[in-house]
Amino acid sequence: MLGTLASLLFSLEGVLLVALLALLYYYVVVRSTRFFADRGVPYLPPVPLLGNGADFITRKRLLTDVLSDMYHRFASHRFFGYFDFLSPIYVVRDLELVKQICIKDFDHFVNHRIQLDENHDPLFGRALFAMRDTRWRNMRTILSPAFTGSKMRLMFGLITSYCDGAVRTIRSELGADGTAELEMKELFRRFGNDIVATCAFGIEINSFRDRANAFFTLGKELTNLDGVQGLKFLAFSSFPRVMRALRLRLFSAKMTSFFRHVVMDTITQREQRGIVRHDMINLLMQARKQELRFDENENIETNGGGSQKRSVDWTDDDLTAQCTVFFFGGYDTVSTLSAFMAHELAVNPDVQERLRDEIDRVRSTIGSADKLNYETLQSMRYLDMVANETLRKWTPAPFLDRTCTKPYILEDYDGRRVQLQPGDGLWIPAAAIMRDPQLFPEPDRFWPERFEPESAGAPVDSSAMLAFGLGPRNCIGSRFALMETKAVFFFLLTHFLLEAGPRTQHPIRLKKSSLGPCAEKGSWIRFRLRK
Ligand code: HEM
Repeated sequence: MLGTLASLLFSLEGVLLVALLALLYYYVVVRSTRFFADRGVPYLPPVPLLGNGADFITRKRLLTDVLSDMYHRFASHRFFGYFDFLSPIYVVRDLELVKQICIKDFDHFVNHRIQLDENHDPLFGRALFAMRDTRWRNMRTILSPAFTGSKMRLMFGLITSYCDGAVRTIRSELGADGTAELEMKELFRRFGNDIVATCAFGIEINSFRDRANAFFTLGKELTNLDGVQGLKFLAFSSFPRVMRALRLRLFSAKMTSFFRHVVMDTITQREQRGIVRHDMINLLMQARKQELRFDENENIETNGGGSQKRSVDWTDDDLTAQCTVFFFGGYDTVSTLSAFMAHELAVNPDVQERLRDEIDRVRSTIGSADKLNYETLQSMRYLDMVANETLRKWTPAPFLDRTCTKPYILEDYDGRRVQLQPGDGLWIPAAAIMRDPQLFPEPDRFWPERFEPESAGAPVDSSAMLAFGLGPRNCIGSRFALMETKAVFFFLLTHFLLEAGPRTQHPIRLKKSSLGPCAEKGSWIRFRLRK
């Protein structure tokens, strides 16, 4: 064996092979790691092939910790270099520069980094998040009216009826002492699944009773950014061309076909029977017929020309993709927000007490929880502060990403300039920014009152709240996410006290394999029926 290897190495082919591998290593690995050195951008030497995220990939550290350390280490710079595997990324840490990129100079940074083949990965490739340039502008303009306050108001009834159901489910779990310790992520996943099914797909499901329903199992698969699926998602952002050339799919054909059938069957039934239901499918059906408009006083959020008629030539996959966006965009993010909010309320009884007082006050004016409407929920200041503080401390999306679409110059504090070229990638370390003590005093404290006017803990700049992103490419579903989360907590705190129980891990330790925050041992909270 050794003899064969030695004779191969010393043959002409062997020498050529070694030279080729050495060249390949030099061009692919060594040369790429010179990227920032050649441009005078501060960076840390990456681990060959794995880049600066090696500790995350090998499950040693959280990605947010890796980014946060670099964020603080390069505090004297507006931006620094990061290798995402072999791809160089400019990480923008200065808030003024973040605003410039996301808002003022948005035209240079219209797209996210991910690139999917629309035909090969129709669910996510055609969804708003992955769309690029003009196609994105047109789709965002068409979809934005579906996410305004007035449309949320129409969907609100669908949500509250599910909140009622969730309360009944928790009640049924209570033991003789009137308590039950439940895992929050699982609870809010099931609840979120049913809300998405009803609001986006027009389907009534009870995932607490029918625990293995296809919506729940496939939805979980679709949004799972843990383990292999999380790495696959990163790989689609980092090596889009390689993934396309290998014809790899982000989501399975089975999943695509399931969601496509659900949407198409619902549309056919509604058209045949003239059914109108205030949900996303209805809004998309209106959008396809160009009947969807912004209401008076509701401003358009994109750079596109909003109110004029556009020709909407949607395929079945375009429609399905926009519905699945609820799953992809909203399902894991909302359940993460809710799970961490429940935890913070359980371990901060004073905050819970103040929030319950607000809820009880509102309830006594409206009569009972089921009379709650969207306007009343919107008027609840403390509920809003608690949700915001949870988003700040435990942001479900730890960084934002952009691709440079037109040449652009980044300038550091010392006047040093770097020329960005189309295709260059950028990250905005949202989690690190929202825990920066210079921007948020006492960042590790859960302190909803910081959002009160004149508070000592007030954010130095309101645009540092990056949980829903910034600028025209921000989260289109933020109103929906907040409405859903606030409504469910209104109902939960009406009926239960949230307490730390024997299985509650505090302080929370996070799972190192997850891209977003996820409690290592689950988020266990004890529910106690209120007297
Ligand atoms: C707590 C819940 C949520 C959080 C924290 C969240 C966060 C985000 C963030 C950070 C972005 C990227 C923004 C940027 O790059 O500037 C985003 C984009 C997006 N989100 Fe959300 N999201 C949430 C809920 C939802 C929901 C419920 C939906 C669907 C109804 C949704 C749909 C989307 C879509 C479609 C985009 C892409 C927008 C575009 O590219 O134009 N999200 N979200």
